[in-house]
Amino acid sequence: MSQSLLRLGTRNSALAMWQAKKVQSLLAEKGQEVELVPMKSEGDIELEKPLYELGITGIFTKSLDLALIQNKIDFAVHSLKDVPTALAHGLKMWAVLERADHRDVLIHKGADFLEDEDRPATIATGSLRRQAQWLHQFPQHQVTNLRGNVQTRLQKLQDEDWQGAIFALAGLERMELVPEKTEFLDWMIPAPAQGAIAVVGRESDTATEALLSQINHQDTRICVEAERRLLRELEGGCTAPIGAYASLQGEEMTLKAGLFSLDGQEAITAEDKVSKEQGQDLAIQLAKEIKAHGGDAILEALRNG
Ligand SMILES: NCc1[nH]cc(CCC(=O)O)c1CC(=O)O
Repeated sequence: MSQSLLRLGTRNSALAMWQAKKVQSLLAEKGQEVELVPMKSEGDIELEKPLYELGITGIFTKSLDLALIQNKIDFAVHSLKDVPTALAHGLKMWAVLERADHRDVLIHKGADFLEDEDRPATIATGSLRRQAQWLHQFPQHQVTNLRGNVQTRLQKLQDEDWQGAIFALAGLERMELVPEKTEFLDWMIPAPAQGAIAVVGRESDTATEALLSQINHQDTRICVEAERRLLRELEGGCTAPIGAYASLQGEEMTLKAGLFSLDGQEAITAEDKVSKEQGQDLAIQLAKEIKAHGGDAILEALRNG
């Protein structure tokens, strides 16, 4: 069922290229040849301000969405957590790869400061979700903004007088850059779909869709779709301080979610289990609970900046 050479669009960052090559090699195993089409994304351009201050969503996917719509590529590969919950018209999620480690980690220069309640510290992250959860756990700390690709962020941590910075473990593992001084933040609720790679194509191209469905990992897909549904129900863009994580225990799904105020003072979390077929319903239910327990006020405050 293979087709002539297919064009895979990807951002040209090292992490994006790794992910694109992963998809390329999975398709090679199925006998399908793929050519990489790397593109600069607007999200990789050096910006003075943190992304959330710009109020732009979908910045990482826009160039590739356009390339798909203009038929310059056959499909695009993304970190699913960077993909807006509503895809551009005419585009469709064709496959989700098996998820890597979903956790956030703190890269530090010595973790003693975490033991000492009164010790001030500065932790770097460009993510509102990480900022809010960190401040909730460590109200005595400061959080400072940090952007850029994995390599840039690790270098900045070395150069600056900060005690640590927060990363997605999946990205560090893919770059083979997991430092020795890594603290696994099992208590932090990850971004919806963190650790998952997605393939997006044109809705009309059902032949290529059928081909790509061979590399879909259905259990991952069920989980990330519940997480993304929850995000959508809370009307949070990809930069909102919202975490969601679904996992399967046999036929059962556990979904955990949280919405946080930016200063970390408020943390509204919810968790429940259902059969895995009911993940979407659970996402809707937990979003309702979060809104009713103070989430509506937090979302309102976020909208008003
Ligand atoms: N926001 C950028 C981004 N997008 C995807 C990853 C890593 C892979 C993943 O989380 O799925 C990262 C780096 C990070 O958050 O530290």
